[in-house]
Amino acid sequence: MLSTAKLQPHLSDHPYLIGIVGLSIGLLVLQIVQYLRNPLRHIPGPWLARISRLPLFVQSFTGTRVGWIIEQHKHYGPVIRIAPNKVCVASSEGVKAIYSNKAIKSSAYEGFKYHDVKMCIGLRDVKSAHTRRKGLLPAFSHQNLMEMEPVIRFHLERFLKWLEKFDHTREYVDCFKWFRYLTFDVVADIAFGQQIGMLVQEDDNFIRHVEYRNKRNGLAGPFPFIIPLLKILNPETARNWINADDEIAKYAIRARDGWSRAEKDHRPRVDILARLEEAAVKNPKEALSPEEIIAEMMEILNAGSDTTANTAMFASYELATRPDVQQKLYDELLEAFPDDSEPLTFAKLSQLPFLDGACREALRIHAPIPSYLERLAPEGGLSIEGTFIPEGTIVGMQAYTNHRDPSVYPDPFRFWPERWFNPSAEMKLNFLPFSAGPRSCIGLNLGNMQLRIHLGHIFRMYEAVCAPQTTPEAMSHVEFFTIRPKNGKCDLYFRKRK
Ligand code: HEM
Repeated sequence: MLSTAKLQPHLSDHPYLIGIVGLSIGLLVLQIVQYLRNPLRHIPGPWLARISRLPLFVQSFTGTRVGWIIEQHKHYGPVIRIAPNKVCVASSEGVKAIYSNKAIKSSAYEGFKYHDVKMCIGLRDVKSAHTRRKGLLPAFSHQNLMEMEPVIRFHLERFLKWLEKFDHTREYVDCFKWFRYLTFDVVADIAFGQQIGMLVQEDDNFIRHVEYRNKRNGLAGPFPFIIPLLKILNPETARNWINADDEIAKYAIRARDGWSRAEKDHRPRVDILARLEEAAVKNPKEALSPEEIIAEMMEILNAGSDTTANTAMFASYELATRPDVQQKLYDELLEAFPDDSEPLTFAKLSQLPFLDGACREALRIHAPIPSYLERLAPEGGLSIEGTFIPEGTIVGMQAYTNHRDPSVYPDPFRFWPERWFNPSAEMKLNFLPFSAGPRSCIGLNLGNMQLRIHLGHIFRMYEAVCAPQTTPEAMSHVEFFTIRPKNGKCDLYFRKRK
């Protein structure tokens, strides 16, 4: 006869269950203790984000972080918590306080390296970044930039030939693709004097590696667990992300070998690599090492191309959707360059207020790096908008938010170049497309110069019209550190002016 006692379920028969329940209770208690002891508990934010990084992770992974952060500011105010250990600020007070010369970058920047050699952007502490920037900055001097103008013009001529061809065949131009071809060709030539010829071969292999790398750095920086997870869930993507550096480095290594040969032939060079190599010979103590030069070449290719391309694309899109604004730009260009055989020099283009305003409006409304740039609160902490942010807290701002503050930029969604004719101090302070402070963009002048040369030439010669499929929805942003249009394209028609 069966004993009934044996049929009674007993907890001691399920040690695993006891373990799981115990562990869950332990984790919950730990979470509650952490929550209560968190020095940031006085800073508001969505409850789940205050106890877990999950909401920020989901938003980052789906490219929707920027809009989500804006929504949280609307609910919780100018200083909010977007993760248990991360604070985001939406206030002009934050600009100088957060991006000061005391600010150290957070560990999210660890991934910006090639093998073990950090790129400038990945150097977290102020001192080593300062030394590296000192080595790099001479290559971006005004005189050097002026010598690069013919290089920019050379590739732009190729781009303009394509516009002419598309005009003849009445085809739309996908500006997302073609501006990238243009700026990658320009930046590769400027960076290391090499023609990668995307405008010739229409080859986006290289761009794909840059995209993999951007995604990896944007996501795996703040969420390092993502690569091991991808290796299990999507090994091909994991492989692409991991191999991207080596693929990009091939170009830089080849260029550096090429430089050594060119130097032997005494051929003149105006590119950044040549300047860095010359500095290494003149002043070996302060110069970058060969490995650092390779890492910087990779960084410049990456940081300088996508950003400039997207700004030129969004500027063209805004102008195409606003014929009255485009007409004003054309009138200005026509007055400055009445004879279409006259070269459109940067010296003259840089003096045109409407063109300048159009470039700034594109950078304001469509900042290519719009979101949370992480720093650590310095010794003694920060006090912003009456909220104390303790020392060591990860804190940052979104250019996107400040750029849409109606008290600084009235009618903030309007593409309105004239607003920059006489900008207020507040407008200048809150204009953050290149970030702010000692770690702001090193290529600012080069980016600005390219935008004015590209857009000046294109809009002097062509009238841009939107394709029906290029809707505001299709052009809304997705963000993985840099932005791109939601539909991954921007079809415009360019009609040659008579
Ligand atoms: C429209 C064009 C550009 C925009 C909007 C832009 C934007 C930015 C921003 C927002 C940062 C700060 C990133 C951070 O703190 O995480 C940055 C850094 C940087 N950018 Fe640019 N950039 C542009 C063009 C360029 C160009 C043309 C180059 C070089 C050829 C360049 C090279 C760099 C480098 C090396 C850094 C790192 C500086 C540091 O960490 O100290 N950028 N850029």
